[in-house]
Amino acid sequence: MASDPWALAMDQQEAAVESISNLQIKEDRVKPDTNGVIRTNATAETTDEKEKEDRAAQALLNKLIRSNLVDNTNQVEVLQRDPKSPLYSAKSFEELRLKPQLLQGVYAMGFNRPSKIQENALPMMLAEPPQNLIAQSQSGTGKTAAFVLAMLSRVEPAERYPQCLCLSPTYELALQTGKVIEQMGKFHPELKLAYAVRGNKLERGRKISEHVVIGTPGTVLDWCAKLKFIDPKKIKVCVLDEADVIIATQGHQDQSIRIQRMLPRNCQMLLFSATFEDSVWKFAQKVVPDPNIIKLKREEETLDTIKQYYVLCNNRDEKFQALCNLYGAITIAQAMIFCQTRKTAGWLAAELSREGHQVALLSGEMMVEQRAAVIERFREGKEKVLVTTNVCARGIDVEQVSVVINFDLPVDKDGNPDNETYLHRIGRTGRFGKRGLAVNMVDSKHSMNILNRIQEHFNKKIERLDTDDLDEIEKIAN
Ligand SMILES: Nc1ncnc2c1ncn2[C@@H]1O[C@H](COP(=O)(O)OP(=O)(O)OP(=O)(O)O)[C@@H](O)[C@H]1O
Repeated sequence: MASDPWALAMDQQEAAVESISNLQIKEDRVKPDTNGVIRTNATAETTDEKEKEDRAAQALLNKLIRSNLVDNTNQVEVLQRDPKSPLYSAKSFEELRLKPQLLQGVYAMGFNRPSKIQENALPMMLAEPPQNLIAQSQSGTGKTAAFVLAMLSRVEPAERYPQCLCLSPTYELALQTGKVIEQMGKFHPELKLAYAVRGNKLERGRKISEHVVIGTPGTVLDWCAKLKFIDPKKIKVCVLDEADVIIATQGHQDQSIRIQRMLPRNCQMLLFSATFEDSVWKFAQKVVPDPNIIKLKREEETLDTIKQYYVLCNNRDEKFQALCNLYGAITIAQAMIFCQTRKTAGWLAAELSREGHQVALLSGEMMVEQRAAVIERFREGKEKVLVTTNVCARGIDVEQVSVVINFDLPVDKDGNPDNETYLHRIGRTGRFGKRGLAVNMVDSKHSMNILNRIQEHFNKKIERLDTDDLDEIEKIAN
């Protein structure tokens, strides 16, 4: 049961094991593959903490599982450095007068028109003389594509030295951005990219000729200052990507500031972040002088379009039986099932597969890449049920899932209802708001109390469902 001390202890243990195993993995993986590419987490810096692990892992998972632009109906807020200059919003990529090879790259990626954030950010980033920018919008709204276009627009391919720098919080995230650079620069074959990540050892005294360098702050700083592979004075554009994740890693903030100090005064500084808490803002002001600022508020999730039910049970086995009855009565295309502990999740996944379901289990001991692979398979529909713990699934958007089952209700570490998590698991933003079904399993007075508090918090009724009554279950599917 979710509130049992042992269950909470399991969860805490899961969180701890997760961070420990991540640290071990990182140290083991500092070796190049057959192509000389280093498949390691470049943040093998030993100081990594749990929080950063979580944020970096979430950022990566979200990137990997997303196939489309995130729709957002909010208005973009723009604060211009010079409020008198006209605000220009680009409704098409043609208007931006991109190099033809880049425009070809954009269309080859299937982009028809700029996203909301790109509409305003691109004209500012491509303006002459270059302008600095701080931009914040939730993951998936097109920030990466925007700054990659800005960097590639400024590269002079004939000049064989680094002209653009991109700082990323981890090797894995750098690699993802690198892929976008390669895709977008596909019709510019002379354009070259280097990864400044720990373990990517170059001979001393060498100068690199690649036009764009993408890497983690520590290694980029070494390449600029100590090893002098890069001449920072020749950098024209410097991007700080996922700034909120960067500053969650000890040392990265100072390293980024030191890098910025080595760049020419007129180097264009671009900073992107999914969130904009005070610490990010303070950091942004230190590294981005005279900025334009663009913000796009996260689209709020709502419970308005979700049918919410609860099922009364006496124990775990009855909850499982209720779940089977549900599956027996209605067609569930894909469901996500949340458990409080890894132990319950493992047990449930095993029981469900015994019943013949195609089940995927997302578990805390998995490496981030393994978790990404599980989610990707689920997203592609290869498995129909995803069983997971809250620690594992925190921050992951799998919006297309129409049925969510809380096998255990979400509670915080003090055993109180975790309303935010409830909303995030079940709620939908406008675009996916058409249909949704949430079923909560209640197995004690305590969990009934949690459910009641969740109802009160959202002021939304959660109906009781009798899973022994087939007719009643069938009704909820309509
Ligand atoms: N103008 C566009 N039209 C269609 N799709 C786009 C456009 N811009 C970006 N995309 C796609 O939308 C998805 C999200 O874009 P992108 O990765 O640039 O967002 P992001 O804000 O950088 O997200 P994150 O913070 O997770 O990195 C990607 O699959 C990308 O290819």
